[in-house]
Amino acid sequence: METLDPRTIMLMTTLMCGAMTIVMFSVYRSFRREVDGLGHWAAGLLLLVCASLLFGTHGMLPDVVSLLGANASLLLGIGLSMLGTEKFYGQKPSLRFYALACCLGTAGLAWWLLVRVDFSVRVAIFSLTVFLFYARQAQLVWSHGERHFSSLFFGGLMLLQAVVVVTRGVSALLQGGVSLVDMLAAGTRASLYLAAANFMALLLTVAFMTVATRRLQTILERRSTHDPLTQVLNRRGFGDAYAREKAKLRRYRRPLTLLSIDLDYFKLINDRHGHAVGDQVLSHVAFVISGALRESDCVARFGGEEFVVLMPDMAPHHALSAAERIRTLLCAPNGQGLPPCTVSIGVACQASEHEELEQLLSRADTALYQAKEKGRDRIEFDIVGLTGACAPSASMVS
Ligand SMILES: Nc1nc2c(ncn2[C@@H]2O[C@H](COP(=O)(O)OP(=O)(O)OP(=O)(O)O)[C@@H](O)[C@H]2O)c(=O)[nH]1
Repeated sequence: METLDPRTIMLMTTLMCGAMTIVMFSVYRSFRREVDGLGHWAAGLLLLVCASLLFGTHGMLPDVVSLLGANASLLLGIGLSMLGTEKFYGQKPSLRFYALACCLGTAGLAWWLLVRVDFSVRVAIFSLTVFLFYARQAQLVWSHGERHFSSLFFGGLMLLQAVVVVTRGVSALLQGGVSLVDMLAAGTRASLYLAAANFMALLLTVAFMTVATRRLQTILERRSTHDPLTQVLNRRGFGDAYAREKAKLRRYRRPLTLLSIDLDYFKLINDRHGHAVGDQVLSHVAFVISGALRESDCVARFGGEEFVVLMPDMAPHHALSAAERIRTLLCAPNGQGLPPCTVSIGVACQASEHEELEQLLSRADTALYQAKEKGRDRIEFDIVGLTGACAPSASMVS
């Protein structure tokens, strides 16, 4: 079998790493606010490209440039990816550990390359240093990664890479280089080894991209269904939640209640205290409403100062107590120096399984307008839901 020249493999790796670096930098530029750690990974990849280029000059330039420079670049690059993974999982980057490991590793490599030439000790130093970087990342995925294929793929590869490098490092120490492969030497075994090591570096980058993409997908999905100011559902998210609950209503015949909540004289709060304080009041209101309800209830902001709550499996009298709880909590002093506010609430029950969300909302709004008309800071119940339209499905209201 013809063997591949190590320089050809290096050239291919450099080109692929270069392409991945461009991809990673462009992802970083587009999503650096959403996903942490992309910049470190991109910079780390750039250092791997430098390392490949330097390895390619082996035999043409002095060893201190080609070998030491390449190995130092690799250490710095792999270490940067570790810092990136730490940032990705919301951890403080361990800069001191990174600096110490890179400095000691490079110093050791320089000593055993230039002063006491020993290939196996160099392999051991390099392998054990990068083992620490890989092992830290595998541990991060294990403790912070979500239960999803992308994390399994990324964490599994990191673990595999950590095992491979530590095995190489330990066997270098124990066997003194007898069975070690010099990746830059000619020959089938060396070529395969070199190709596998380079392929693994690329695969790890792809694996990180999969977890980053997954993170991005979660963030974008949340953005499309949540209100950015208050973090409760928006109209679209509420529509999805309602559809899920309606399906349960059809199946289990459980009552469904909706509250339409509107702040009273909110314009005055904005006018007197400014829009920023108005925003804080809205966030506070969303927080109080969410805290006053069960986990299964859904809270949404329908724009402006109007909130909507969906309460599955909730009989009308219980819904009224929940509404009263919300009204009382919002009147109470908030302890944050925010101006006091009151709310008017309209309550409506799902009349029948054939009723649509828009109709239910419209009935809750009618009750809300009655509450406004009767002087605000009060709760009104839409009686249609309990009488006329509700009669055929009255069993839903236990
Ligand atoms: N701070 C802030 N204000 C908002 C936002 N959206 C809407 N508003 C304000 O909410 C106010 C709503 O005023 P109105 O519709 O007259 O209602 P109101 O003053 O609460 O009066 P009633 O509902 O009749 O009790 C307006 O001043 C809007 O500018 C927002 O996202 N932030």
